[in-house]
Amino acid sequence: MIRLEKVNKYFNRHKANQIHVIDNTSLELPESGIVTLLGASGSGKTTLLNAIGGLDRVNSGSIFVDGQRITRRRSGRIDTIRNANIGYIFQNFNLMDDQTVFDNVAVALRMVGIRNREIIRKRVHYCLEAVGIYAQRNKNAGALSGGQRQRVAIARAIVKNPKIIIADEPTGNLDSSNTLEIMNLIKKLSGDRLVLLVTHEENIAEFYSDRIIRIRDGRVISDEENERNSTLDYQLENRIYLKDMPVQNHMNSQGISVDVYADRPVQSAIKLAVRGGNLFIDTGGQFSVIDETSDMELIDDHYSAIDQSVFESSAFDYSACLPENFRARYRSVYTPLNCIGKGFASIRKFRTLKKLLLIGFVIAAIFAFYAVSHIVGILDVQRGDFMKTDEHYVTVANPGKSAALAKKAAATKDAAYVIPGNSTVTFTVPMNDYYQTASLSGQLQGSMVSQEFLDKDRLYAGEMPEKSHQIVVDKMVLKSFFAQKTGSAIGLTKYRQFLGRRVTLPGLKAYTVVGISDCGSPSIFVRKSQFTDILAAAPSEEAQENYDGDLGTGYLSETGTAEGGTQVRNYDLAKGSLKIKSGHKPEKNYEVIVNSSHSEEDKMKIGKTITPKMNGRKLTIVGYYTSAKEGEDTYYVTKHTVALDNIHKQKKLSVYSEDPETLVENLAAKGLTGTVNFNREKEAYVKSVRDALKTSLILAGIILLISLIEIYLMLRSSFLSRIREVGILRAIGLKKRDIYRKFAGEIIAITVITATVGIGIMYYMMYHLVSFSSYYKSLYTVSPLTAGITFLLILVFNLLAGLLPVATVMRKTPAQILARSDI
Ligand SMILES: Nc1ncnc2c1ncn2[C@@H]1O[C@H](COP(=O)(O)OP(=O)(O)OP(=O)(O)O)[C@@H](O)[C@H]1O
Repeated sequence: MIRLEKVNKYFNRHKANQIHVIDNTSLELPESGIVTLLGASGSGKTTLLNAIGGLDRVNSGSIFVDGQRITRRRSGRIDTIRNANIGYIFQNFNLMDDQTVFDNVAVALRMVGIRNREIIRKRVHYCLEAVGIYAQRNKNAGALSGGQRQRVAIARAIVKNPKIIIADEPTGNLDSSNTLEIMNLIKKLSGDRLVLLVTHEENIAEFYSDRIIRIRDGRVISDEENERNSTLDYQLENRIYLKDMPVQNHMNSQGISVDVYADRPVQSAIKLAVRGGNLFIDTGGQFSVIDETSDMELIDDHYSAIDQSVFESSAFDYSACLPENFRARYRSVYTPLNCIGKGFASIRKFRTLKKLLLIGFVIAAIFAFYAVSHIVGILDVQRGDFMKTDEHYVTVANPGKSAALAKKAAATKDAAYVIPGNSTVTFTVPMNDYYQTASLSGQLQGSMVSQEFLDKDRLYAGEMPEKSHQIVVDKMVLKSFFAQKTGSAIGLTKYRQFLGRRVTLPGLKAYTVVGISDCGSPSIFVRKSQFTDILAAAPSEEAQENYDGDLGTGYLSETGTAEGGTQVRNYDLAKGSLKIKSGHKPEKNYEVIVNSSHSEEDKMKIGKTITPKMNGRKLTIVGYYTSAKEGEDTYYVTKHTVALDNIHKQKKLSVYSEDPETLVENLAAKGLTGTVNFNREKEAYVKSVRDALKTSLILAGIILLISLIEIYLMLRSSFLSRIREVGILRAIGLKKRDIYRKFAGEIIAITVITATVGIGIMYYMMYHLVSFSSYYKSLYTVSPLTAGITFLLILVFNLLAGLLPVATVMRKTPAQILARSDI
């Protein structure tokens, strides 16, 4: 059954404290009976037993169990062989203290592939009954006495009907009466299988063993069949044999009879009193009462040695409840799926303190989600975060504000048209829908684009503009409008609500939004012919900064009132309400007509030049008008004059092109430097957030690291306290992969519970934060995706952090793990 060939094992090999703990040992052990390894403490019995049982490795030699070699093999293979053949009984029981007696035994059946609950129940019950512990089956193993626990351990060893039982000092931690009962049980088992026993109690060995192998300093010094003693001289400390006591006395007084037995004379004055039928005893010192609950027993007889009849009673019926043709083969106790279910179950059993520790995981998840949403938020640059102008624009510097340069740029290949400035225009959105909101207005800011470049396919809602003063606004523009929240006063919060809405510019007829586009740029599509008037009425912010002329001229504030000076406007806009009184309408550049009320002034005669300047040039009066509007004092010039002045107000030009990159090349060929707006704006944005990004990334990274370290430390410390459990499971045959699955299941369960709560809390808070401000929105991404990323991150880390300590322990043999946890 078991064969050893020249087995050697050392501890601390090649070191000063080397121990040759198995010294060239060869043995052949039979199929049945008790074979006892006997030797002094430290002689190497346990080590030899562990080597035979596959719990420890040897340095050389071979060990065969049931014909299969268990040395120099992968641990998984060794586990398979020992699971199928060997049941273990340990000196310190090695039970799972927090599991029931039943579960402690049932696990051994599950490991050899029995899944049928009914069979498991029957078989476990049978074994528990056989070892006399059935009544305690639902108690936790930790709640039992030593003798009871060893019975459970024996039941666990025998329940799978192994061919070999290995018992390492099974009675070492038991009192004498339990020792006998357990040994009798073991003796019973050895009838049809091999029991390999380690003990240092010579009398026990000689009474029960069929063969005794004596060991000294790792070497077999004798190996003999045992002529079994027919009796065991084993005094039981808890029994007092009255007839063997040297002093015996009998007294009878007042109807009370007292028998005194003593193994030596004592000085003791005992008083007995009887009152009202009750007996009172004063011993004047120590005494022990013997009743049905005490361990001590008084036996009214002589001591006689125990004889062999104690274990000649019935043997186990191993076939009871075993499935027919059953062959023990290792099966995983944990499948990838049920390990998670078991993980949840084991969390439920956590003590309150340990459950409280889970709050730490929740907090870690909160921080982790914050960090991830921040990192994703910063790294994920959205077009809306940085785009200020339509993506087709190329900016060309025009420091000289030269109209010739504008012309040159417009004439470049691939250029569609040129507008001065950065193309940004701001319309006013009146909110006079209600009486109460009549004084309110919002601002619609976007990049002005010619309608001829509006692609019908990009129309999100409404229709293509057909008439003058109809415009199409892009969703991105409306999004910014909504972010200002001004529209909410009149419930203007949805894209489509803009259809049909009027927007205004000072001094110009109102525009109607007829369509909403979705072209990924913050564009406002207007007729190209209206560019000049729009730019004059609503110059981009830069115009105000760059204009070095008289701001009063041609510039109108948002409210439409002239800011100092006199308004200069395009004659075409007003010609319907004007009448030329004398002279002629403006026809050439810088020609101007003024109200006829000025006709008498010397400085305002026809042919005189006047300020304000347009495009840096004084204007020449060519006529007088009368106006339908009373008191009107606007100066009217040609549209082209206004256009020139528009150029004069800006140090840059926006050139529209369907292929901006190529346009830049073409401009370069003409000696003009252009930059693609999209690229420039993106770069500027990325640069502006880069500094914030660095600190944020470091901060987020630190937060993430701290939370992950916390998780690691918690998992590690909780694992350290469970090394013993791992040692036990490995020792009774659970394979490494099952240990991993067991812990992975718990870690997944912990992660699911804590990360869901933590991420949920933070998701809720941050969701409200980002919907509160678009600034936070660009910094944090709160989405199911980031939640998912965070969860996966935590899960992966938890698994790594949690399984790392498992892996370090798993490199050791079961015997090494047990030795470590015993310390
Ligand atoms: N993991 C170990 N590392 C180093 N030395 C060890 C280790 N385990 C056991 N030893 C030493 O090896 C020798 C044999 O130990 P072992 O436990 O096999 O003896 P034993 O005969 O079973 O003793 P006992 O009856 O006290 O249990 C002892 O000197 C012990 O100190």
